[in-house]
Amino acid sequence: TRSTRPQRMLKAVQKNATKGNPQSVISAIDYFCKNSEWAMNVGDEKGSILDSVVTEVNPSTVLELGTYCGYSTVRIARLLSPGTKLITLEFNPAYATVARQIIAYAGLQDKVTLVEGSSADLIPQIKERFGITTFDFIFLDHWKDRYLPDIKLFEECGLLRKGSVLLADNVICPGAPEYLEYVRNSPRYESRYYPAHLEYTKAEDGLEKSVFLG
Ligand SMILES: CCCNc1ncnc2c1ncn2[C@@H]1O[C@H](/C=C/CNC(=O)c2cc(-c3ccc(F)cc3)cc(O)c2O)[C@H](C)[C@H]1O
Ligand SMILES: [Mg+2]
Repeated sequence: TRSTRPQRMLKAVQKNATKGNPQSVISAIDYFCKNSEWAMNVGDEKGSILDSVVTEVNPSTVLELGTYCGYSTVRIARLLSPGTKLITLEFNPAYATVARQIIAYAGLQDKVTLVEGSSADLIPQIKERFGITTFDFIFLDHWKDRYLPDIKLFEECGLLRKGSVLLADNVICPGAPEYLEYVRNSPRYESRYYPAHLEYTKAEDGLEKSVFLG
């Protein structure tokens, strides 16, 4: 049967990137998406903003919602200090399988814990399953209508501390209006919008960075 787009993306990584070199994996995926097939990775422009926020926060505990093919997982994991691991949640097994291979090709498998399942089920289990008290940095890039329920779940589960940084992709395109309204109007968050463009296009999009104030 015909391959899937993520499988073709993995092939492009295996063909064009250098094993153990995260930057070459990132470049191979961006090249594939610009020249062969568009895919919903955060991309190079918004990816650079992601890089700068991760570098600024220098987190010890990291969570990503929506692994997809692992592009942003690789971007984040390559910047983490030695001994730091990130947890990434993906509920589609086919995507998880591709992501594991892309993360491994980049040589970052020891810095990543990919958990298959839904954030709705997994977020309440994180403390006991992974011995995490709170997250320093959370990247939201899963279904856009799930950003708001999941941030509320973080609050309910006590997974945020004063200074926790949440970075959300696609707040303009496809958009996460309820999430934006919440973080921009809640006294418990300090929010800032980073304008950019939808990956690999000229359409407007951007990232919203929200700091939990406790
Ligand atoms: C209910 C379970 C929730 N919990 C969950 N728990 C675990 N994993 C979850 C959960 N919900 C979803 N996932 C996984 O995350 C991934 C989903 C990613 C979703 N991303 C977009 O939809 C998007 C669209 C565009 C776009 C822009 C313009 C266009 F024209 C077309 C497309 C651009 C972008 O940058 C985008 O990130 C993956 C496919 C999916 O299996
Ligand atoms: Mg996205």
